[in-house]
Amino acid sequence: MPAMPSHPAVIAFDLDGTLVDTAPDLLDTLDIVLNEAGAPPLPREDTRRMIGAGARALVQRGLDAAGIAVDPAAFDRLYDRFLEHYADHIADSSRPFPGLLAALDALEARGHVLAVCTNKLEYLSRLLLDRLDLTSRFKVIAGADTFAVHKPDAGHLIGTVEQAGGMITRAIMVGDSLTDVLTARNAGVPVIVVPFGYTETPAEELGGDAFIGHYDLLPETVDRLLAGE
Ligand SMILES: O=C(O)COP(=O)(O)O
Ligand SMILES: [Mg+2]
Repeated sequence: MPAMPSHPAVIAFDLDGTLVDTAPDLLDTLDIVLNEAGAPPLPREDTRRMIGAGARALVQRGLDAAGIAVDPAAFDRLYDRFLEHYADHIADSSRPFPGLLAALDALEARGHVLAVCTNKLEYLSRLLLDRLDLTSRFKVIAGADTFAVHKPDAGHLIGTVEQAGGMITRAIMVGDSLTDVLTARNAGVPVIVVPFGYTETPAEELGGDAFIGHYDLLPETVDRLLAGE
């Protein structure tokens, strides 16, 4: 009898606030754009929580919080300015979270395939991962504009796992926000939540299948979830 086709497990990571602490460069850029729109600087505790639904949403949330209304053409100019400045400063201060590289090594050693499923635009995701020398770690880098839909739509995660050569029934999502938990739920995939990212709701309360305080705990947590425990 022919052997059953075997699919590697796909571990799909969110990017901002999960793989990389991107807040400093994102929020420095937001400050500059809001300043150009005539807004006073907003507290970092507030703007940090605005990350997670993509750059467009970040600019819109910043303007809303500053109480500034702009017409669509002015918004587009501010958004373009955001993208241009952010691309130029994408890895000034952004760094992988502690323990990430060792955890990725351990997952690769188990034969798992690693992927990125982020609401960051794909070209910015690639640029950031290139700058941090992380691109080669991931078989797929799927951004907000890679497919017709994006997180929390299940199709973003399903497309990521398919492109990685895996099956949605043998996949795990790792993320920092409600968007990631909803995406995983919508796709029927277990989700591991990390607490060092950007979220309105405390990470422990997001309702993930597992919660890890440090990347050291990721490999054993993946083992446990893949075993159905
Ligand atoms: O940049 C964002 O706002 C979202 O990015 P994430 O999906 O990687 O968290
Ligand atoms: Mg995130």
